[in-house]
Amino acid sequence: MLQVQNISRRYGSHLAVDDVSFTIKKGEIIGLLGHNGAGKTTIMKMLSGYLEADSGQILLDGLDIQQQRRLIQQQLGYLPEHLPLYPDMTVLDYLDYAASLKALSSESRAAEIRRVVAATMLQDKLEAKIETLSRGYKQRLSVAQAILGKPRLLILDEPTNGLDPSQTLQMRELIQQIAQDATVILSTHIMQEVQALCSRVLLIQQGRLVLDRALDALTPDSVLQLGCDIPLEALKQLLCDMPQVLAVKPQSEHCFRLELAADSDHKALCAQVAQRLVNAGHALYQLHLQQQDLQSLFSSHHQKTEVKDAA
Ligand SMILES: Nc1ncnc2c1ncn2[C@@H]1O[C@H](COP(=O)(O)OP(=O)(O)OP(=O)(O)O)[C@@H](O)[C@H]1O
Repeated sequence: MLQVQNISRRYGSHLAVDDVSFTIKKGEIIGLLGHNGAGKTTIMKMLSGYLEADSGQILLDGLDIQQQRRLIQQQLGYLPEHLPLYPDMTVLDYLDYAASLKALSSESRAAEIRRVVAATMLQDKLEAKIETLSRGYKQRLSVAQAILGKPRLLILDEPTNGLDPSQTLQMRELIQQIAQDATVILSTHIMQEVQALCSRVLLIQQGRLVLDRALDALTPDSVLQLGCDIPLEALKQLLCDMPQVLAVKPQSEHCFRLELAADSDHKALCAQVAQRLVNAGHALYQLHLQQQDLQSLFSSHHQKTEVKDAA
């Protein structure tokens, strides 16, 4: 289990991470999300022991990362956004070197390297120099070093960066397998990745944790696109006693956008709106229910926070 308690970090006068706390259990895959510059990398560097927190505490299975840094680093896998790979080394030499950093015993080392090579499908490139590898293969090698030694904590920054679609699917399966015995933190801008893998998301904004929520608890708001020959004010009047309709906005002539509350029965609401318009004698020529995806959900959360901050 990973326990993060009130960690903060400054770069000079800039507060990059501001009093962040969360707990992750074994077997969980957590999505660490946020816009560019939000503070995700700084958090991941602190979790991996490569950067000290100015304040707060990080515990992995009860061990304090500041006090047991070496020991914890041997039990964690970290895939940074840009892993410095030594161009002159072969794939095999590099993995052997990475295994030595993780203090794998000479007996277990060969078997463990074989395991990660098979898992990342690097068999054909073992003797190739790293400088000759394509971007996708370099990414596979970076992932291979991260999963060496079956880490208890795996921190992955954009793990499918540079991979082709079939490799992306294999990488997702691999992450799921690893998560059976480990805690996994995944930072990505790809929302399909979050939806496919994560059970929970942490959203970081300006260094602060603004959302910590199970994915299935995130019921997105919906939008109803409406085409009808009714003036805006008359439409608002017609729907004014429906509290589940949060806003009515004009899109273009005779085209409106109705924002529906997340906790309402959207299909029933859609039928009710149609019924009212027809009963009032209006011609209804478009009705389209749009479920917001995770991306727009986070954007709307971002906007709501900005509005709150400005108030
Ligand atoms: N070494 C550094 N020195 C000074 N400021 C830094 C340093 N590293 C990061 N920052 C600043 O700290 C803030 C958080 O940066 P961080 O890299 O953690 O964000 P991020 O969420 O990972 O962004 P991205 O998605 O773009 O990778 C940013 O404002 C960034 O400019």
